[in-house]
Amino acid sequence: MSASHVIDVQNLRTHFHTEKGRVTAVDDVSFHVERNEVLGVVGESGCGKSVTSEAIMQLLNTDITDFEGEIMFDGENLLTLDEDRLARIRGKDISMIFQDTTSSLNPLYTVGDQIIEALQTHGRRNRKAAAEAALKVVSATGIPSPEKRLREYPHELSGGMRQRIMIAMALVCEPKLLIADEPTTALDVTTQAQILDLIVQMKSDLDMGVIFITHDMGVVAEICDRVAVMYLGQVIEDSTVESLFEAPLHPYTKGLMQAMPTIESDPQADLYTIKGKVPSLSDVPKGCRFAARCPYATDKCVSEAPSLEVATEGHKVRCWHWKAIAEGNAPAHEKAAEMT
Ligand SMILES: Nc1ncnc2c1ncn2[C@@H]1O[C@H](COP(=O)(O)OP(=O)(O)OP(=O)(O)O)[C@@H](O)[C@H]1O
Repeated sequence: MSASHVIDVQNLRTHFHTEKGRVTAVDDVSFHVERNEVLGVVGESGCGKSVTSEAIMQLLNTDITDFEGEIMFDGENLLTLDEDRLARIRGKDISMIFQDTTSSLNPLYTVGDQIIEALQTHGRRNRKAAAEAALKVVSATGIPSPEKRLREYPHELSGGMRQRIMIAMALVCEPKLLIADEPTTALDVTTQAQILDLIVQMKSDLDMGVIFITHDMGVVAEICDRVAVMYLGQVIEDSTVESLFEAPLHPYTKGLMQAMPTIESDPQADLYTIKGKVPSLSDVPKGCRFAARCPYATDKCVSEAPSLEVATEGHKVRCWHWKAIAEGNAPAHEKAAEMT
């Protein structure tokens, strides 16, 4: 693990034991996050974004889940730590924010009391010092009248303010890693832009790594440095944002990009959608997992699973035909025309 890596996930597999047998929701996922870097994790619903973050936080029920691989954080493999050690890391060294603030904010306590409690749980600060730190972090979120907000209850705040308070709570212990799971999905565009700016600002102020989970390529373009695109439990493309937006290599990523509305889009026109459905986890195809929906798929794609290979420096892709597609020599296919 390089010294600049905040976290290194290596060959992570997450298996759930269900009534229908064992399902592998995350299958051989590797990535790392550096300090002062936002890694976007994107993909359709069910591709394993949240299970990956829950595995990092060790929030999954271990009676029905088992893991393979390593999640190295601060020299320790999070998959092997006991609950006491994990409880000390969660909320202090690794924090998480969600779309829904209700799971993070208790309606019965004032905002100030909750932030002070988060600090006191993880440190030995006395109440006065904790109150000062709470005011400092809430002020840093740019919320108007921070002293007043600290005396208020969550229901007295707007959705955007609650989101800022949740971020303040997540950051008050100055974590090394923040996991943000679709934190802006429910917000209007102006508030969304402010919250994204706040996360980027805090990332550099705290020299923190951020894993930003989203299905929105627009958000990726705005705040991420690198991006891991997931499909059915696997990373299928991993790249810097510049390289990904300049030349996406995987047909699935190309489809996600085409599904993004742009300023030039005709508002009356239907947006592009990727045809077909994601296969079920209980019936994972033996070849490429995207083959059934891919406009370029050949027999090889159906029978043999590609691995994640380095295409160019800093850009990896899991596709047999990425090169031919990039050079315009992809297998001629009726469906391919739909993606050009
Ligand atoms: N406890 C569980 N038992 C069995 N399967 C599970 C369990 N938790 C999650 N899964 C499955 O794991 C897969 C990945 O789920 P996950 O929540 O990570 O997807 P996601 O990419 O975060 O989707 P979304 O964008 O909708 O949140 C899904 O197929 C889901 O049904």
